[in-house]
Amino acid sequence: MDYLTIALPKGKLFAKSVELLAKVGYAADNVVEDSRKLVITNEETKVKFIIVKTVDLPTYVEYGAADIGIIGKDVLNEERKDIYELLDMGYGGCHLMMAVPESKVLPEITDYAHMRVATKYPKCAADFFDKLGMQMEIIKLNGSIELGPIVGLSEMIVDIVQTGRTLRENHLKEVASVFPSTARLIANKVSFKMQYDRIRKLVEDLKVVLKEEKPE
Ligand SMILES: Nc1ncnc2c1ncn2[C@@H]1O[C@H](COP(=O)(O)OP(=O)(O)OP(=O)(O)O)[C@@H](O)[C@H]1O
Ligand SMILES: O=P(O)(O)OC[C@H]1O[C@H](OP(=O)(O)OP(=O)(O)O)[C@H](O)[C@@H]1O
Repeated sequence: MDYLTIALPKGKLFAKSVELLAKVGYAADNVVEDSRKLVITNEETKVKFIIVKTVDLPTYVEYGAADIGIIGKDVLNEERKDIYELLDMGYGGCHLMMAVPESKVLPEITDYAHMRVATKYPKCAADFFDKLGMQMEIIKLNGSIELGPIVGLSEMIVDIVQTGRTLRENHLKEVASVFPSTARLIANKVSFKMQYDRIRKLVEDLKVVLKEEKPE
């Protein structure tokens, strides 16, 4: 049997992903997020795990360096790689939204036209404003996006919100939702064909486990 290489993202989706894969027979006991070891092989199950930076994960899968991976829909929407999206895993729920300082809320979204937007998601933000016919200046940042309006770098942000705590603590208010996001199982297109039975079974087993966790 060929090895199945699974890419796992460092960060918020890591722990739950490892837990679920273990439940469907892909135990990754020695897979730890901060390991210096970049490839962890399980000879028994013929699985290799690679642990990668969140935004790079779709690239590994697109090029077949990993056969499958787990990643947020937000990252898929921004990175736009040529991969298959196989399953909505349900966890890692959050949404991409537009927020402005509480003191600067305007009556209509289009009133913000021509302003500066700080974001880690420049393509998604550009699409969102294009659809509204708004021309904006998009400023790409890699983190702490909420700082943008506080220090006068931008008038607004397009960023992920989950509990809303970061927005509240920085006196920002959501004025529009861009899209919701959850973790997705993705596959390399060639790997999906070459390892069809194995990947299909993994998807079906994950569906069962996810359903047991969250009965309708
Ligand atoms: N506050 C949040 N709560 C729940 N899920 C989130 C939250 N923020 C982001 N996510 C989801 O989890 C994924 C991983 O988030 P994480 O913060 O670990 O990645 P990252 O932003 O690339 O990390 P880093 O801050 O190291 O660059 C995101 O792509 C998104 O789908
Ligand atoms: O609504 P909340 O529950 O407060 O979560 C939202 C925060 O989580 C993410 O940041 P992250 O922790 O990834 O840090 P970052 O700013 O470095 O991206 C996101 O960019 C928000 O800042």
